[in-house]
Amino acid sequence: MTGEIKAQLQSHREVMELVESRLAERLEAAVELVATALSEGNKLLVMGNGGSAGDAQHLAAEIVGRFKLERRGLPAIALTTDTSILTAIGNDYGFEQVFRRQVEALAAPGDVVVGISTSGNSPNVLAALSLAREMGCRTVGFLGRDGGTIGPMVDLDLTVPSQDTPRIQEGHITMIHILCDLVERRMFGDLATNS
Ligand SMILES: O=C(CO)[C@@H](O)[C@H](O)[C@H](O)[C@H](O)COP(=O)(O)O
Ligand SMILES: [Zn+2]
Repeated sequence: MTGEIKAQLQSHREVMELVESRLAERLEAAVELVATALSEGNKLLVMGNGGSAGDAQHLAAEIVGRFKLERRGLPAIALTTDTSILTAIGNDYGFEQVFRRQVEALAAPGDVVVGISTSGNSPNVLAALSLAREMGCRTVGFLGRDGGTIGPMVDLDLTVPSQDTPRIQEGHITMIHILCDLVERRMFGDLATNS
């Protein structure tokens, strides 16, 4: 079993290498996009299913609370947390609408709407991002595999090139932590524009 554990850690390292070589510049673009939007008074809406729902909440918590710096709270909402809203929309309109309806209710032009999907194909995430675009929001996808149906329709995709859902999720949470760190330092700390 130790061999299997070592093999999984090795595959984690390989995915991290791919994140570094293929996604560092895109992640920098995401930092600029999010920092600019928040600086201009817009907010972040974040969603995903299963483990990615946890990642959505994690991202919103770092933004509303803090990452490492003492600073004012910034606006971010995870669309995965209110069981009354989720069950009402799911029950009355279908599970595909659970995020779209919240985007309709909460998003404003200029907001950044973030969808997290390891397959890139979750219909409820796709429907919400689609409406967000129509409403004049910026859209970001933390995706996996080949980016799926969501990849081509978001403004910025961060697609972890792996077929393995947990490894993709590990790529996502690593990028989410780097994003939170750099957005915070870009807005309140030691990172000037374009540094
Ligand atoms: O965390 C895991 C697997 O590691 C699961 O809960 C996983 O997130 C769920 O199967 C999701 O429904 C997958 O959806 P998606 O990432 O393809 O959009
Ligand atoms: Zn998982």
